Amino acid sequence: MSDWVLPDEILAEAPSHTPLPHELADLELLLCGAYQPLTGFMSAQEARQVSEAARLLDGSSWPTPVTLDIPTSIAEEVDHEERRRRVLRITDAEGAPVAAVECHQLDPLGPDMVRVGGPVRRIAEAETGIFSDLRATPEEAKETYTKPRVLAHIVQGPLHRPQLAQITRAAHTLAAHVLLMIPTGNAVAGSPPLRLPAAALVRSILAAKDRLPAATIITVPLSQRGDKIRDGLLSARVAAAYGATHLLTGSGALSGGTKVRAMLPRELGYDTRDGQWRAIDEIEPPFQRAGLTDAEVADMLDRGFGLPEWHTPPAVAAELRRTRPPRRERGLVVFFTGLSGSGKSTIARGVHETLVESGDRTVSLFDGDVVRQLLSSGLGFSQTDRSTNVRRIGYVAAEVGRHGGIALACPIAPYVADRDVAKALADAAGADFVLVHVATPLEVCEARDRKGLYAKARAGKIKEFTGISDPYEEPTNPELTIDTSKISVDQGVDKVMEYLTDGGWLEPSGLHLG
Ligand SMILES: Nc1ncnc2c1ncn2[C@@H]1O[C@H](COP(=O)(O)OS(=O)(=O)O)[C@@H](OP(=O)(O)O)[C@H]1O
Ligand SMILES: Nc1ncnc2c1ncn2[C@@H]1O[C@H](COP(=O)(O)OP(=O)(O)O)[C@@H](O)[C@H]1O
Repeated sequence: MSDWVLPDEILAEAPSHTPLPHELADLELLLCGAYQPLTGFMSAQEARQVSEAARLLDGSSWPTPVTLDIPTSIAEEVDHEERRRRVLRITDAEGAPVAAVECHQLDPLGPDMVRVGGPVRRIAEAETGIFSDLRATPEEAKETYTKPRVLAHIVQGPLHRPQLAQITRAAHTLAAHVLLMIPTGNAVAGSPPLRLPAAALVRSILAAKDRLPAATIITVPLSQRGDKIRDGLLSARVAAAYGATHLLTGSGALSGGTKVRAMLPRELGYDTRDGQWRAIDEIEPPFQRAGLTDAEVADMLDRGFGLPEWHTPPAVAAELRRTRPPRRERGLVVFFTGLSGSGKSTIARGVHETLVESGDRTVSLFDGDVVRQLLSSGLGFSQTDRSTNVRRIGYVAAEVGRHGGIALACPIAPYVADRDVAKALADAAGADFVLVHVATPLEVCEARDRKGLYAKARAGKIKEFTGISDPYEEPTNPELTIDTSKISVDQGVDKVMEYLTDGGWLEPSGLHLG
């Protein structure tokens, strides 16, 4: 931690900025000493060197850039003539100040953003947030260790019996205390097909607590940046900062330039003779049963089958059942995207009516006109306004999904990035997301021209009209594609209903397929 002097009046005048969630997560790790020897955000030069050579400017190894980027307008305020006044106040997602950055470096990244490099200092305790009781600084965690050796494990998914047996065996072999670190830097943990909201991951791990040897369980705001090796190396650094001597890791021997010894877990199998989990090569083949894959676990949960006791402790199974209920009870966002006049609203309305008639599920329809009058009133059709519109719809739809309802939304949603945000919001709310591309050709939409808007767009009377003078980014992997020039309205509605029924979100016996 830097010990730079920061007078109150300088802090009071410093401009404020709320970083992105992953930057805030990095900040927290910097502040608590989990990223030692780092004491602040990297300059652009250092970040580049780390990206290219995995080395800090002093030559020591470090796996991933730890950076903070701010809008140019704020950087201009920070860029004070007097060096000691180059301070940025960091506020959390709720707007409360948490830290200050002494801005040694301000490197433009382009016209809009500037990379800030310099040491950070805590100015208020971060006490909010879920499971704050499970947060610990390295010093606090170290006080709980009962043995000189500490076996750390970054828990990416629920602990079923094979994972519990692996941890227990490794801890026993080493005579080590166990340190379970639950990464909460991403809103959603794990990778498809089994992704869980971070809080659900924590709950599922706490449900297995009784089955662990002496263990310290903490949350750390580690996030996955997408590069498995570098993510693994960074985890090893953080584990080392928490005093781990060993790291149980599934992703290769990654000690990340630390003294932590990587332990590769042995593959375990279930021995049907005595119901124990042991090294699979120690079990005679007729009595071997492999652990369930994530895909199998996800599929069983989706269908509402209980997870078997030989594989998953009942308390963990119950927690997973709650978090990922069967699809027929789980929230769902059906997002129709396509050109104006392609038939999105017509089909969404048909699906809505069918669902209301069947009474099978609660359903909300976010139809274009209503959305633009209420939720998005005042917004136009610039790229920014369309993004705001689509993200707002995505947000509200995800909230419907959070409470187990079905949301039907049908904006043009011309940009991939906004559709991806809508999906991520649904994901984080524990809801499923089905993208329906209503891929009616432009000529057909234009020929329909119900509102005469295409004619006006062609005549230049409406600017930035999707498909004519504004982009539509085609979805590359929608769950469903419907071309309404080839099928009738009823057939389009049936196609959606069939997809939802086959996928398990609706009861097969409804009125709708008759
Ligand atoms: N410039 C421009 N481009 C596209 N569409 C336009 C434009 N101006 C008005 N309209 C009418 O607004 C409807 C599209 O609004 P959306 O909210 O679905 O659009 S977006 O998702 O925000 O891009 C769409 O209505 P529908 O035909 O019901 O889809 C258009 O008729
Ligand atoms: N097979 C079909 N599916 C959906 N709409 C169709 C079909 N055939 C013709 N149409 C007509 O096309 C128009 C589609 O308009 P709308 O559903 O408002 O499109 P969007 O919401 O995509 O702008 C409606 O007038 C509808 O009656």
